[in-house]
Amino acid sequence: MLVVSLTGGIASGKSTTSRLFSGSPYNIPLIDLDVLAREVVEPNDASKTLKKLVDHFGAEAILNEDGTLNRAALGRLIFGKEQEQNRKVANKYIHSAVRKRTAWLVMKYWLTGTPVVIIDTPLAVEAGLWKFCGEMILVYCPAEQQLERMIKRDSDKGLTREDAENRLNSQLALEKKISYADVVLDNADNAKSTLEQQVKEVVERWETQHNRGLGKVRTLVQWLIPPVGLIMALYATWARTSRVSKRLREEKQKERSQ
Ligand SMILES: CC(C)(COP(=O)(O)OP(=O)(O)OC[C@H]1O[C@@H](n2cnc3c(N)ncnc32)[C@H](O)[C@@H]1O)[C@@H](O)C(=O)NCCC(=O)NCCS
Ligand SMILES: Nc1ncnc2c1ncn2[C@@H]1O[C@H](COP(=O)(O)OP(=O)(O)OP(=O)(O)O)[C@@H](O)[C@H]1O
Repeated sequence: MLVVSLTGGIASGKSTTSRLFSGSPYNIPLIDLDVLAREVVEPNDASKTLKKLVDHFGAEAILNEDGTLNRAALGRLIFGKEQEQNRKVANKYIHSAVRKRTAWLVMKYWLTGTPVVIIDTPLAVEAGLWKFCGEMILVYCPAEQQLERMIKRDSDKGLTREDAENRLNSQLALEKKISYADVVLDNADNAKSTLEQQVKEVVERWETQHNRGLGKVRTLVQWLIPPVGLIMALYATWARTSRVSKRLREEKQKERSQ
């Protein structure tokens, strides 16, 4: 099974892109980590993540009157350069619960013989998920466009330009994520067809590489003989990490020589 992480930055177009992959005609299964991050903070969730957050930040600071998480309040506490410590705490509790849920879902798709699954996550690089997937796709647009699109989308929910800048500054800049990616989808163009065409090309390549001829045999062997699948996954992880480290080293050298 090919596990793809689809990443980008806030409002760079991840959801728009993942809808293209998961909708007709491709219908590729999708695991959306923003959605899982919402599920794990529900009051009755077995992971008890909300309780851990309340123990740290205080009920008055982050809960609504009905005991649910006040997302805007937690957002104000964790987004922004000065809020790094708070963000680390929230990430620690929420990400560990999200990681477990993701692993179960990947396992479920693997058991049912799914050829490709996409994990939509804003923080694949920051949280290290890039190492454990077979391929990473980055949805890119310039930072100013991220800000504009975020404000246009969320200003009616009370998001100010300052809030938007704080959210943007809580993530690694998209330029810095390019070296980690196998594919960069350019989402600067406002025409939907430009993104659609790029998605089509990626899916066609997957079809050729993983669903035909030798690729199909490899996929079947990995599925039918789990130890072989595990060895191949470990090798792929090693190969990706080496490839990315090499790119990062080359970039550093280039920066130094400039
Ligand atoms: C702080 C919270 C409650 C704010 O909720 P809100 O509904 O306003 O935003 P939402 O969850 O829809 O997130 C919108 C976007 O913010 C960005 N974002 C969210 N959390 C983080 C974070 N910890 N660091 C950097 N960017 C983040 C992402 O690009 C995300 O797509 C929420 O974002 C949250 O629980 N964040 C911590 C968990 C997390 O890291 N989620 C990301 C996927 S695991
Ligand atoms: N190519 C595009 N042209 C114009 N608007 C776009 C384009 N791509 C995305 N948008 C709009 O920009 C906004 C952000 O896109 P989207 O929600 O897909 O981003 P995201 O990366 O999933 O954001 P978040 O990290 O906040 O979940 C949406 O309102 C979307 O409709």
